[in-house]
Amino acid sequence: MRVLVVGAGAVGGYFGGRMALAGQDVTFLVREGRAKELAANGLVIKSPRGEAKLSSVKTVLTSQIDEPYDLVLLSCKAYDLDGAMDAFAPAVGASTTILPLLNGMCHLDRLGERFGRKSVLGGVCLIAATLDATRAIVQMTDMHAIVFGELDGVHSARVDAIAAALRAGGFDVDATDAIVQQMWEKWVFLATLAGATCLFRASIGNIVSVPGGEAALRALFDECGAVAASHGHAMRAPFAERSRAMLFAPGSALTASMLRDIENGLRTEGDHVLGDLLARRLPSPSSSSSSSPSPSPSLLELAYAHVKAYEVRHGR
Ligand SMILES: NC(=O)C1=CN([C@@H]2O[C@H](COP(=O)(O)OP(=O)(O)OC[C@H]3O[C@@H](n4cnc5c(N)ncnc54)[C@H](OP(=O)(O)O)[C@@H]3O)[C@@H](O)[C@H]2O)C=CC1
Ligand SMILES: CC(C)(CO)C(=O)C(=O)O
Repeated sequence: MRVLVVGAGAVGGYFGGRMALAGQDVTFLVREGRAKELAANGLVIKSPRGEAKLSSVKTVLTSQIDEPYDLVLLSCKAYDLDGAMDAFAPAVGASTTILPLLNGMCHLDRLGERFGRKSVLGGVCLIAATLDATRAIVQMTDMHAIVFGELDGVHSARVDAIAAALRAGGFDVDATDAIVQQMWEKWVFLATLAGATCLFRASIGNIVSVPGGEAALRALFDECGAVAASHGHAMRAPFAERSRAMLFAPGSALTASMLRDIENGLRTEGDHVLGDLLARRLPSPSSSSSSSPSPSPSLLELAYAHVKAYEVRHGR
């Protein structure tokens, strides 16, 4: 299977790198800067599961794509989606499958509009990874999994073939018939984690240690969960239990990558992770009444406004 990994950042570099190390036919679609870095230093993965270096990685620039690939593994940030779609469009043929690993949900519609809904699978990745100062990929915990499947939940031959190619990489792979539900669940978890750790500028452990901290986390989790439930994707009990255990854990150093982006002065995925969830909130019956006083902003509204104000201040 010819695989084009779009972006050799934390997610694409990790999963694509593991597959390439295992001998899979993997090419990274990169921009000039990353192409030069990879040519000079190779692709380096620093991980609790062992360090790895690929001295020679296959890379391609968009102008060099000359035929379709079987699988496009999409791992750009949400704010780069339009540019990334333009860049990998020449790699999409009649039988190409696109598997996005972005957080959030609205990229599915945008990919479907551009390439046809049938070309697009749903996917989430479970990993905590980043790039360090040397542009090596650093995996911060030993969790490394991809969960994916057909958007209509049907079990297909292409899912089996892709699962086999992914599994060769040695990370956990779950081919599921409920990927849309799983994407919503991860979204609720992440929006809570990102909204709260950004608002408080603190880890989960810090937040639950202060008066009102845990109550705020619980209220935000409930608010995000209510949006998912109103779209028919109420969080299932086992995921809700695991999420609560992580979100309310005393002493936990967990933060969202969005907080790390803010602390590093970078652009965030606030629109995609917080804004889009807010936009999907159904209006409450009382909100149409002009006589009622304007209500206080909800925690999700506050979290989103806060991230947007940061972006305005930093010109992001
Ligand atoms: N990091 C994590 O632990 C997790 C991340 N995610 C999600 O995965 C997605 C990717 O995140 P992450 O890997 O951390 O992000 P990174 O910023 O580390 O990587 C994104 C990569 O995409 C590349 N890219 C963007 N546009 C293009 C383009 N037009 N052509 C080629 N390459 C392009 C960037 O290239 P360049 O170097 O040129 O800028 C960059 O290397 C996000 O949606 C994130 O929320 C999900 C779970 C965990
Ligand atoms: C869920 C989590 C924490 C995994 O790294 C994440 O995706 C993020 O912080 O962006």
